[in-house]
Amino acid sequence: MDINAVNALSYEDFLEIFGNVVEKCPIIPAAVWIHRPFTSLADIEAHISDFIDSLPESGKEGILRCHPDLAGRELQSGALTRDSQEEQRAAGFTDLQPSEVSRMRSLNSEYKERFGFPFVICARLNTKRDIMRELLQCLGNDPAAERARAIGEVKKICALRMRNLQLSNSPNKL
Ligand SMILES: NC(=O)N[C@H]1NC(=O)NC1=O
Repeated sequence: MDINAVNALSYEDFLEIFGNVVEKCPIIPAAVWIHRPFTSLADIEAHISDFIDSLPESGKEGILRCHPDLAGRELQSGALTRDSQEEQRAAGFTDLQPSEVSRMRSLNSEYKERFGFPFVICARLNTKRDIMRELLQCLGNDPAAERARAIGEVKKICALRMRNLQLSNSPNKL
């Protein structure tokens, strides 16, 4: 489906397709809808990025809080969004040893206690080893720098989800 087809979508269909490009934040594609007609998918992505950047710090933290923990309880109970489930599987989190699960749980809790939002990283671009190393390292970051790093990861996740929409053959996807 090309950009003309995207521009021809109803608002409801647009949201059905783009609603989770930022995890559990359909308000973001809903907000960029006003910028139609889009010139390309990269144009949509740029509007999403600008919208995120325009938010106050509390809004950016809100976006981060919509992300599930990596290797958390939702992964175990099968309660993740399909996107997140596939991303966490790609990084190797569906295949952890019990000791790795407890290590991730304890690092995630320590991180959340320190920053007030979950540790976010683009799982598709990292292995579980990279992620554990990065999580540990980020615990030492300054809160503002850490929020900025995490928002950068949200944008990477969004970019890959948008690319996935383009390639998917499923009937309600691009
Ligand atoms: N916490 C966190 O990073 N979650 C995520 N990362 C990713 O690539 N998909 C997610 O749901």
